[in-house]
Amino acid sequence: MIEANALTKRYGTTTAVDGLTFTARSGRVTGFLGPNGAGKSTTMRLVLGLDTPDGGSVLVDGVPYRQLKDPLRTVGAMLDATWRHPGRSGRDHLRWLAATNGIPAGRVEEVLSLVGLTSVAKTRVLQYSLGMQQRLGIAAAMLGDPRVLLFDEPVNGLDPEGMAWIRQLLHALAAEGRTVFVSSHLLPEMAQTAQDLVVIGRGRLIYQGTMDDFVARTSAHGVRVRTPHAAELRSALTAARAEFTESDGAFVVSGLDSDRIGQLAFDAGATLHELSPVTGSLEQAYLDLTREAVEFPAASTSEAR
Ligand SMILES: Nc1ncnc2c1ncn2[C@@H]1O[C@H](COP(=O)(O)OP(=O)(O)OP(=O)(O)O)[C@@H](O)[C@H]1O
Repeated sequence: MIEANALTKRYGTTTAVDGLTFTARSGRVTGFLGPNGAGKSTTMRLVLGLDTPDGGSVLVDGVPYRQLKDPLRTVGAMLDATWRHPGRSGRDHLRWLAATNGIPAGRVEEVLSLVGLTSVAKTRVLQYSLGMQQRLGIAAAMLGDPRVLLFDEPVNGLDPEGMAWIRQLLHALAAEGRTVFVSSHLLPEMAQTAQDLVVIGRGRLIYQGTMDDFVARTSAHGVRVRTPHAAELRSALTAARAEFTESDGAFVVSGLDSDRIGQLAFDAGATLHELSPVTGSLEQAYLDLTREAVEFPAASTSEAR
């Protein structure tokens, strides 16, 4: 479990993380979302003791990172997949990490196999594709068999197979009871990966809860209905005090479920050609919520960044 409590970090006049309180639970994949500059990387560095907070605290399985007796066995992280010594082979890189952290060399072979790099373990990292580098980063994070894992943008630059592999791995790690905390800008991917969400803007918490509840907040919810008997359906919906909009010959009804709408239409003699739930997307819910919190709105993006 990761527990941040009123966590605050300032750089000069910028408050990168501003009184942030959230929990990432064990046994769950928690997505960490926010616009550019929202403070995600800073938060991850604070969790890992790579930066010192100006206020508040963050605990990993109940203990501040710097007080962990055996940090690599408690928390593993992949913050930047491309920093590794490019002249070393993947295996040598992991052996060096294991040796400097008191982890038996045999564990290196286990994590190489876990991430599917055994056959290229002797190849120099310089020759690894981005996807192989991401796998090596995950292998390094898994060396100490930690209960808590942090991944900053693990699917960046990966092809669909690579993304699917990471998604399945993160699910499997959470199913083993681990805490998996992961940031990504790719919302459709996040929608398939995370069960819980922490959303921040300008360093502050704007949402914490389940993915399902977050997506349910979006205005784009309802039931889409098409009928050749629009007048009958319109009066039935109005009589039932349903809220609805009409466009392109279809109704989108909110506040009533499909069963109830089907029954109303039947009773009113309106034949239905379509009755389908319209579910919101993570992208829509996210855009609705973060519109206010975007540090640099799209119109000024090019000069600002
Ligand atoms: N070492 C630093 N010195 C000064 N300012 C910093 C430093 N690190 C981060 N910041 C500032 O803190 C704010 C939060 O940055 P951070 O990198 O944590 O955001 P982020 O959500 O990870 O952004 P992105 O999605 O673009 O990676 C930004 O305004 C950034 O410019």
